Amino acid sequence: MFPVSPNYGSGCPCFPTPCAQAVLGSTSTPVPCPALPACVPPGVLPLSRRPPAWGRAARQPPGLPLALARAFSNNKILVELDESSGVATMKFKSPPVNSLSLDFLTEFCISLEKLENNRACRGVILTSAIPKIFSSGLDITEMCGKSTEHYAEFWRAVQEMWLRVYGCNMVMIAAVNGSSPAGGCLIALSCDYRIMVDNPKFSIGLNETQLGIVAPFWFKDTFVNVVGQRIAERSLQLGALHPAPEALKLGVVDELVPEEKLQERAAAVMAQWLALPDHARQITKSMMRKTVLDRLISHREEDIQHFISFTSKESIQKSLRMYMEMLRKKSG
Ligand SMILES: CCC/C=C/C(=O)SCCNC(=O)CCNC(=O)[C@H](O)C(C)(C)COP(=O)([O-])OP(=O)([O-])OC[C@H]1O[C@@H](n2cnc3c(N)ncnc32)[C@H](O)[C@@H]1OP(=O)([O-])[O-]
Repeated sequence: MFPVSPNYGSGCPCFPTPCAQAVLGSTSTPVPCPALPACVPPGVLPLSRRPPAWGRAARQPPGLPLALARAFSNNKILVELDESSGVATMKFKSPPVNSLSLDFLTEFCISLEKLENNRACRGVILTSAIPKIFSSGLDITEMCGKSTEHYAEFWRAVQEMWLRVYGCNMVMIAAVNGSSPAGGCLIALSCDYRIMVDNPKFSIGLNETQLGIVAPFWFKDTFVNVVGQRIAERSLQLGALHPAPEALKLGVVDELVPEEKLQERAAAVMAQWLALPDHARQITKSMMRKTVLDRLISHREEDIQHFISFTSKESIQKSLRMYMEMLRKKSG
């Protein structure tokens, strides 16, 4: 039996049976461990490069009060991290409707990356600080009358947002406190669990066809993984926006709660999920999502080119302009 790396211990995902990388070869060259990729079964992709988090949340630096909450906010997203529970809340606050502009998406990815790199954070609740709106989806003005370079940059940011949320190692819970069409719905679908306010005026769905555009394959894949093929097919073709009670019935969201109970319920669900050992949950999550993530990762540039040529078409530009006009007229 070869000796194991000096780094090997109960913090390694493969503990107590050392994986190949944890075992020192006959050359005694030190082998890096813990190394999550080495410990993950073949064919399962680690969700992020961050080492496993179980047993490391709630680690308090000496001398700091318990339940220390850290907040950082750039512009469009307010982030609060409660280090005692290991749970962060990301609150969208980009009036009027939390549309996913290039700036919003960039800030979103930076904020999530910061949390991923923070060893005190194990779970994130996504919610909105804007009354009645979770997110109105992609900012349509980013797709109208812009250069091909701009479309490429914007679409890369949309892809990045999805790859980060869908592939996130941390527990992600969407606390949907308002309407959530298209890209807003995608954010919620990419989380591990969705709780929505019990209000039939709030709706959620992938309504792209109503704008004369098509939800990309990875929006579709994410939807299918949540609700199944038949419901996704019908809902996508019709561009349906499901009022909250219908969204619950179809499985688009996991539960409905009164508005005033939303944050409390999200915290309780998060505590349930965080009670599991992170490494087992993370590897399971990766196993469930890897195929869908890989499909975009391996076709990313093609997908950008497709978006550019589709969006640049005059017929699509016309549809988007008409839709924006309709929204403007409606808002008076
Ligand atoms: C291949 C691509 C895949 C695409 C994915 C997508 O996500 S596509 C996106 C699919 N998304 C949708 O189809 C959602 C479209 N939006 C809505 O259905 C509603 O706005 C609402 C239900 C979100 C909020 O209703 P409410 O009565 O509370 O608010 P309101 O309606 O009065 O709007 C206030 C202001 O915001 C403006 N604005 C709104 N949305 C967007 C946007 N996405 N972008 C930019 N601007 C937007 C609106 O024009 C108005 O501006 P004005 O005139 O004041 O200068």
